[in-house]
Amino acid sequence: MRAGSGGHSTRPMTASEPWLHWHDRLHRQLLQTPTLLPQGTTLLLALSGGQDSMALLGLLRDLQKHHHWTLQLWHGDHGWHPGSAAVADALAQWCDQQALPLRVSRSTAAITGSEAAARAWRYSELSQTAQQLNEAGAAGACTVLTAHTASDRAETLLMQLSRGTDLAGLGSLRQSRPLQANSSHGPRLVRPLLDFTRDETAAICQDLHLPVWHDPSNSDLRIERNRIRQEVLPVLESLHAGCSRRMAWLSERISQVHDSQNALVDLSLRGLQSAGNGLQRPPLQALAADPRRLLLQRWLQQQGVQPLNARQLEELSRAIGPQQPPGERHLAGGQRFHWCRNWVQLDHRG
Ligand SMILES: Nc1ncnc2c1ncn2[C@@H]1O[C@H](COP(=O)(O)OP(=O)(O)OP(=O)(O)O)[C@@H](O)[C@H]1O
Repeated sequence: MRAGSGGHSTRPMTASEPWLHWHDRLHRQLLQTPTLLPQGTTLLLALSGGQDSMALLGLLRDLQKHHHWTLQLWHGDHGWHPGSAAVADALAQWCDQQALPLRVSRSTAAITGSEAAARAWRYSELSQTAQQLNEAGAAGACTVLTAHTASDRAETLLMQLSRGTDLAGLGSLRQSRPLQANSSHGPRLVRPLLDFTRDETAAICQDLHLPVWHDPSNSDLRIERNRIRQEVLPVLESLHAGCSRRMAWLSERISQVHDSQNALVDLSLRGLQSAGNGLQRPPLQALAADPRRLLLQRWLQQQGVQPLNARQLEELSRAIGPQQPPGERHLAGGQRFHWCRNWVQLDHRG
């Protein structure tokens, strides 16, 4: 779909300020989920200079006054190739001309040598920047934004499927999560563009006349994601047009199923818990193997036990199941997991 189409608008268009259907689409989405990017807060956008984050910047810049956000931008120069400093400089110059506040952090290939190391560095820098903005009295708690799209989500789903994963893995790349995974402290990470495909972010950049800086590492076919993007998805799209978006929706539904499952498991666990830190064993024994394993896995996670692999979990679940004698196992983190006729318990070291 191109600019100008798109049916009824939630806001009238004025001569001085174009209101395209792209604005309308994101605006409507944000009105439907007002807790995602609350009005009056500070948004810290991770801006790579590529088409996805430039498209998100263009839309947020134009929607800013309707949602009363304060927009802050951050760019990480990974130091991966000789031109990366030039990209950072050009981006800084463009932001300056647009009166957009950009901060730049610079790294070297020694620190950000792999994809995973680069992501860890970016998230740590973003976390520190958000903290500095909060300390400097930023409006509302600062939320970090990345421009992941439906296309990224489809690629992630395919990679997870191929490597082997569970429900949590299939539903990954969520719309909102703590920036530092597994920590409820620190800023939230929000991905507002998960409903838009990469073709659409290219069209947004064109329609909003936004510059785009291409990252040469995106064409490096030694990187798994790039091969999925350039070799696998085009074949699937030619067989079943629109499959990337459908895969992204499926991933979203799986994440919702996973959240619902966790909520129901937590409810069941509350019914099984004793005054101490144990679980009643007879109701667990009466369950089929799958739900017993699910309850045990969640309970161990809540108790801070290091994740067990599928085989270890299966073995523990069978050991506390029907017709099995009392016993114990010593777990990797030093805890003792033990069970008698009526209880399953965990002793923490020291
Ligand atoms: N150098 C950078 N500076 C600032 N933000 C960046 C940079 N690189 C990526 N980002 C942010 O991360 C988003 C996703 O980029 P990309 O897909 O390259 O990351 P990734 O490493 O694959 O992350 P993930 O594995 O979480 O998908 C971008 O849209 C942008 O918001």
